[in-house]
Amino acid sequence: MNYKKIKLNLENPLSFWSHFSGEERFYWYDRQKEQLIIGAERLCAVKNQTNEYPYLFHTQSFFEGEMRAPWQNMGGETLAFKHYYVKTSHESLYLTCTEPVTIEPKKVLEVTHSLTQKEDDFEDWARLFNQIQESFKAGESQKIVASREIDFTSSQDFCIESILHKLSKNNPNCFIFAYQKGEKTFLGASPEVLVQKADDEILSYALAGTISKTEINAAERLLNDPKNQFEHHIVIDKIKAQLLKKTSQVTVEETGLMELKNVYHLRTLLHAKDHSTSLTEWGVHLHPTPALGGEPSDYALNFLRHHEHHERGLYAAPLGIIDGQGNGTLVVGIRSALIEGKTLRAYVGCGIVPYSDVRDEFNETKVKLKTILEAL
Ligand SMILES: C=C(O[C@H]1C=CC=C(C(=O)O)[C@@H]1O)C(=O)O
Repeated sequence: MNYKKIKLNLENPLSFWSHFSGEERFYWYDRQKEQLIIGAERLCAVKNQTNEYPYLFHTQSFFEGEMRAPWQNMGGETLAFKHYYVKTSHESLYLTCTEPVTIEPKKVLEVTHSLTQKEDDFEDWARLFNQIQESFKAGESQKIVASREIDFTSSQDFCIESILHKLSKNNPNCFIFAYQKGEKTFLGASPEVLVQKADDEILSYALAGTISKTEINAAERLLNDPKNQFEHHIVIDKIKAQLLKKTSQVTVEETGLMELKNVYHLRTLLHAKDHSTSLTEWGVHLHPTPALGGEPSDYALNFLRHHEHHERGLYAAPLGIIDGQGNGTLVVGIRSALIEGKTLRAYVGCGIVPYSDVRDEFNETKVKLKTILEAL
């Protein structure tokens, strides 16, 4: 496919997003690589990896199979687009395989939404938490990642441009993403790389174990906390085992801290060498790590399907960008929300292990929820 390359400098890159209002589109900002990519107007869904398109935007649902409401027809595809805007530290380009359009510069929008939260869900959380503890007592699992869906309404339609702008500003260590199809937009600021591929270099994050930065000596306490270390090591061990199924060249770095706006996480980087597995195949192979599902994985998935009342959809599932060489990054869609008009459903979860406390874990989800709330 032939894409024209046109130099385009936009002071506010979201002008490109705004131009394609109502169209299927995605937004991807990788601060580490200083790379912003916006794609608009679906060209096609791509089944097999190909170097025909400059970028592909990929989403995979959390569970295999059809998604229930409110997620029907939302994602689970690898997509090529007609128009792309690509901005890095050295270039700013408009790529298109059809007639170029004129992008009108728009001002940065900062809207403060007036919000109502639907209801307090602590009772539901406690019920789920107790069911998880029963599964531990029965010896059926070691860890399950429970999640909440929290509904908000706004007095006016949610302004996606403003939310993306604030997400980028507030979360320098995260990947900012959005995918809009029809009336729905899924967006968020994820700190967690499921898999990154640069030729034969494969990278995955074990990210699990959390403390609020408001706690005294938070960083030190997290590093030395047995409960958090336990839930973190389950994730390292599983990712390592999955990497070793594909390649014998795997290295595990020392565990350190990842600092975000409101929390610290325990993070361990895992590296592998491989050139025979594509990025999307890695996504399927590694998902869900016990940072999002649980251990054993099949038990946790089955448990979550039956006991969590909401559909996870794209929450906590692989999503990201693949370039023309098959390289790219898949993160997991956490610290995220699904927006439709005046309705916003935010998703947050946390790993539950035998020593977890029901209230502490609920509070942890509240701190994680701030990523979305502070962008509204
Ligand atoms: C499942 C989520 O976070 C995961 C990622 C980092 C730390 C986590 C934890 O400490 O529980 C979770 O495993 C979420 O934010 O919804």
